[in-house]
Amino acid sequence: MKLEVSLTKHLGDFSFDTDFCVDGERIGIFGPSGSGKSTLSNLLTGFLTADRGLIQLDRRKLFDSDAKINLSPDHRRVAVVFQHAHLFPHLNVRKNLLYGHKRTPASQRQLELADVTKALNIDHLLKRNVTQLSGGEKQRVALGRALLACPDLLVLDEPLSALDKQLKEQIIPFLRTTLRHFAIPYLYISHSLSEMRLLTDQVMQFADGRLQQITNADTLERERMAGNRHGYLNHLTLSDPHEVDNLISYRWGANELFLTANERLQDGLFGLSSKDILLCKKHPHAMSARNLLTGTITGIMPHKGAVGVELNCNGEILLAQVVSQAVAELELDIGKTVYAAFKASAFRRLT
Ligand SMILES: Nc1ncnc2c1ncn2[C@@H]1O[C@H](COP(=O)(O)OP(=O)(O)OP(=O)(O)O)[C@@H](O)[C@H]1O
Repeated sequence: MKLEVSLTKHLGDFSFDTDFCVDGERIGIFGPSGSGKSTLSNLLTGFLTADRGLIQLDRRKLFDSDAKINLSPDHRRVAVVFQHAHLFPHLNVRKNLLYGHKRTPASQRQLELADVTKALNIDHLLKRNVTQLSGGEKQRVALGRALLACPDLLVLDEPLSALDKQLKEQIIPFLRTTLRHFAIPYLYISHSLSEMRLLTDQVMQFADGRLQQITNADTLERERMAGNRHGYLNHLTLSDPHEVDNLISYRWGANELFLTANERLQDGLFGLSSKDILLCKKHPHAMSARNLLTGTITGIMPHKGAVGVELNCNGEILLAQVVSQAVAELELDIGKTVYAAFKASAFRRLT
């Protein structure tokens, strides 16, 4: 998807003034409260009309003030999922799901009801009244309804922020696989970098109604490592699990890692905090931590009191975090070899 935006909009004291062109399928919109994220979403969907400018989605002009083009929301083929599901309370789940689908010309309907209900695990809810759904179920129905409209662009405007942590952790893997599966390009608006890291490839960062930079969520999270009490979460794709002495052995590239056995035996993406990694200058011959990797230092990044130390462990990248005194005491430097130790219990399954 190629999205070209050049817009000006004044709303009271706030002015939104942005010019960008992005190419990609999974794009994040990030920025503090009041920076203009929802304004952008509303301008794209057509709920709000810009004072002047242009919105072009692939070859279609959705808005062009010079050419006097301003497609109505119904004709833009941009679907949106909000923080609250906004389902039609008088319709059951099935009718809610099919609402946009029925209004989409048959030639543009690439998805069928069964594909979507299966992917989102909501087929058992079809006859239910939407008032009898949990928060997570409502959001999945809202997403299903948006997907079934087969939009050219899906805008997800903080779709998980009303859900509790446990529900978010259940829904994120669903979202990841479903959105990939249906290959519908999307803009994902959120305050959460951890959601962004799992759901986007590039991120547009906004402040005061202006685009600051186009970057990615991983870079932003590294920059915020020192201020985050959980540190930076390394994402490790682990495979080939099997039980070894009450632990589970996983393959991480060319490395073998051990995780506590309360995990299910399944490949997946796991999180390991930079704060849970202990760096040693010499081989610690006896220790309780079950994981010890040799790493070559590839980066040293001071961030307000904390120092990120990037290691290459047999081709896999790991970011550890130490206090600045440790850099001098351990003589950490680019190219040096260190040992990284971490517990089998330090991992959290992400997908
Ligand atoms: N109709 C309006 N009239 C005047 N000001 C408005 C109007 N709508 C939005 N604003 C202002 O525009 C600014 C941007 O709002 P917007 O909702 O786009 O921010 P946001 O980045 O989505 O914030 P949040 O993360 O809190 O949802 C805010 O300062 C808001 O108060």
